[in-house]
Amino acid sequence: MRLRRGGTRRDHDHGRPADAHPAPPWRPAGHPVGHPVGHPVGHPSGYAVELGGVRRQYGRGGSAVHALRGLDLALPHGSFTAVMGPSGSGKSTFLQCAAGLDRPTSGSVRLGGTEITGLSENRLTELRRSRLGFVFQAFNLLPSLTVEQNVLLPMRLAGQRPDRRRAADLLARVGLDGKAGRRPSELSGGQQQRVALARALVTRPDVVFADEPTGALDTTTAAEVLALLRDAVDTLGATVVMVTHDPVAAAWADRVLFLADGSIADTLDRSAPDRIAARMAALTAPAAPAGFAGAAGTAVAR
Ligand SMILES: Nc1ncnc2c1ncn2[C@@H]1O[C@H](COP(=O)(O)OP(=O)(O)OP(=O)(O)O)[C@@H](O)[C@H]1O
Repeated sequence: MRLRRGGTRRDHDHGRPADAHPAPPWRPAGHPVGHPVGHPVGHPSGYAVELGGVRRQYGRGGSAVHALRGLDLALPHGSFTAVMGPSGSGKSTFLQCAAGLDRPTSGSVRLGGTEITGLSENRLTELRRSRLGFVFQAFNLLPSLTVEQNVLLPMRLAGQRPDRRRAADLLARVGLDGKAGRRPSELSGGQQQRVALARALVTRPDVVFADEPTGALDTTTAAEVLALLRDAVDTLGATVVMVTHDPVAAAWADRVLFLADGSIADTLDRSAPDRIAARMAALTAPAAPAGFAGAAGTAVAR
């Protein structure tokens, strides 16, 4: 794929009509190229996610696996970050440590300014329910609940009063007006993932963590879900961290972090899928070019 500088995206870039979805961020509508990464929207200052020297080791001694080798990064409120890397590079471990689902062996994780590494399990659970949103590849909706009940579930779990109007607003935003009373089984995969997205946003979380959110979707449906994630960042000020294997998905993000062997090997800002794919290929190649991995020991998006 080639981009025309300052021009419009070509219709066939994603094999779909040009007007079918908003433009992905490597040629953002209304944003000049080089727009500051993760420029905060509706947030005074600070970072949504901060990792300092995060290490995660499995096992001990000679057989120890160093899944994360001292990650330093800071992601601003209102930013969309994709995390890529070869199999075993530490993406899942990163997501789990950053989302308080796993505890680092050492280092610091701050979410919305709160240091979470020392929190009790109960406090962590509370924080995850009230201040984080999750979107998974398998949608993970509760089949016995209606669409509206699924969307409101995080509010109930967090002990908040279920806000039906907020649920209705979010369902309309993700294009599911009129589907509030349906069961997940009555919806397509793409529609179920839209419900999951509305559910992830309902508590106005500090961060939405998405783990391969389009892995189970066809290309067109995946683009629709990614456009909605993008829109949540741009218009609601949401902060999204998304693990993906797909360069096309990663191209919707403001920044791509590439993990290799538990470290940040590289970063790319607002890039087209072919450029992202080329970086991935270089990471998985037997011998990366000299100097390639030295680009980003610390990823701080300011
Ligand atoms: N519970 C565990 N016990 C031991 N080693 C583990 C455990 N979980 C992960 N690892 C190891 O840690 C490293 C990073 O794993 P991780 O699952 O984070 O990678 P990944 O990039 O998400 O991989 P994939 O793309 O295949 O899902 C790998 O070497 C993996 O084998």
